[in-house]
Amino acid sequence: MAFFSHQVCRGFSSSAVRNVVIKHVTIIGGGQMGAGIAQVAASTGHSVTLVDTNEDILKKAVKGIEGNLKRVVKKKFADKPEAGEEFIQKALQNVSTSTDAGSVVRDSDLVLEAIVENLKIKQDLFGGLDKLAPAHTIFASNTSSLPITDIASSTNRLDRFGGLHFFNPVPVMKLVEVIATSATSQETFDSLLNFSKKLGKTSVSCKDTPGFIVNRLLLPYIMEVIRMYERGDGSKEDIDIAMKLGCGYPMGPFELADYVGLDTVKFIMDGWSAANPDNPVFAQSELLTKLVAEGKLGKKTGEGFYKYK
Ligand SMILES: CCCCCCCCCCCCC[C@H](O)CC(=O)SCCNC(=O)CCNC(=O)[C@H](O)C(C)(C)COP(=O)(O)OP(=O)(O)OC[C@H]1O[C@@H](n2cnc3c(N)ncnc32)[C@H](O)[C@@H]1OP(=O)(O)O
Ligand SMILES: NC(=O)c1ccc[n+]([C@@H]2O[C@H](COP(=O)([O-])OP(=O)(O)OC[C@H]3O[C@@H](n4cnc5c(N)ncnc54)[C@H](O)[C@@H]3O)[C@@H](O)[C@H]2O)c1
Repeated sequence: MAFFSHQVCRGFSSSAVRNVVIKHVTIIGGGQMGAGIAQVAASTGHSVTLVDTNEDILKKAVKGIEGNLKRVVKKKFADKPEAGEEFIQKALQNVSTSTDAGSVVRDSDLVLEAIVENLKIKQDLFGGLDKLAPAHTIFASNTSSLPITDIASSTNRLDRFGGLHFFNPVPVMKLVEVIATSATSQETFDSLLNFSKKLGKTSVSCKDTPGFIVNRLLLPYIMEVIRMYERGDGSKEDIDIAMKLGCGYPMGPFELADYVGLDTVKFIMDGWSAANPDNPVFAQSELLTKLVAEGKLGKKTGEGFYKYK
């Protein structure tokens, strides 16, 4: 079935396609992306439950959300401080946290995961929640690179499963890639599009192909960056400067890698290497492997390609 992001569904009258109105969202994974998605969903009137494995991570996530809301308010309510404070408090009141996903999905219209980029862990998570979430609940993944079809395969709600691929940092980046598998129902797809719109995002429609749209184009670029650096054709500083000034990118590739997280970058690249074993462009990078093995994951650990402390 072809999916049309902004056209009337082919073969459906609007009355026939009943969208699930997404009001309560459970977001699993309170890291960079999950916390950012929670911030945007909460500040656009959705009730959000943010789930992670322990309370310390959740406390840090909520503190980060509050800090980033202050950055938003500094611009949005520059001359109305009281209104700004009210905006922050209302958004924070929309956020609750839990370390037990199973106990909170009962009230969810959407369960969105932003956990570690590992297929089996994502499958196990959704496989368990499939038995606990209501029949109408939509499941979605924020994965950068894994097939949504494969993630969904551990559930019995293939028609109510899609992808919502946000970009980092979520409060700033306008784009969301909305991904339909061959089994995603039109109703589910439309609900995900409507949810993205209510978040204030601009969505594009994607098929469940490797890297969807952006990463399909970004990864080969990234892999060439690594080869160039390993050949000694340029320093990481000069490569970053060149791409910022030469292509107008806000960040150079090494800055971006440190920003995204080298663990996530490695998970993604290892997946591409495994899927393209004969393509030298996607061969694993010894440099990236070494940095991750040393725990140098970029901004989130204080050192990656660059030092941040
Ligand atoms: C191994 C070597 C090879 C390289 C590998 C490269 C990695 C890529 C691999 C693929 C990974 C895929 C990951 C994922 O699937 C897809 C993605 O998400 S790709 C990443 C997309 N994002 C980007 O490209 C980000 C580019 N950078 C920027 O847009 C900006 O640099 C920035 C991050 C917005 C920061 O802007 P700056 O001007 O530099 O700094 P400021 O701090 O002043 O921020 C500007 C402006 O934005 C507001 N702001 C910033 N962050 C937040 C936040 N988290 N919440 C709220 N507001 C925020 C800030 O207040 C500023 O506002 P202003 O006051 O200036 O109006
Ligand atoms: N970092 C980016 O720029 C970016 C952008 C778009 C999409 N993504 C994707 O989003 C996902 C998360 O990326 P991130 O950068 O936020 O990672 P992160 O490491 O910052 O956060 C992941 C969080 O998930 C938690 N977690 C792991 N397993 C869990 C489980 N079973 N149950 C509950 N919580 C669990 C971890 O404790 C951690 O807090 C990945 O799939 C990644 O590919 C990342």
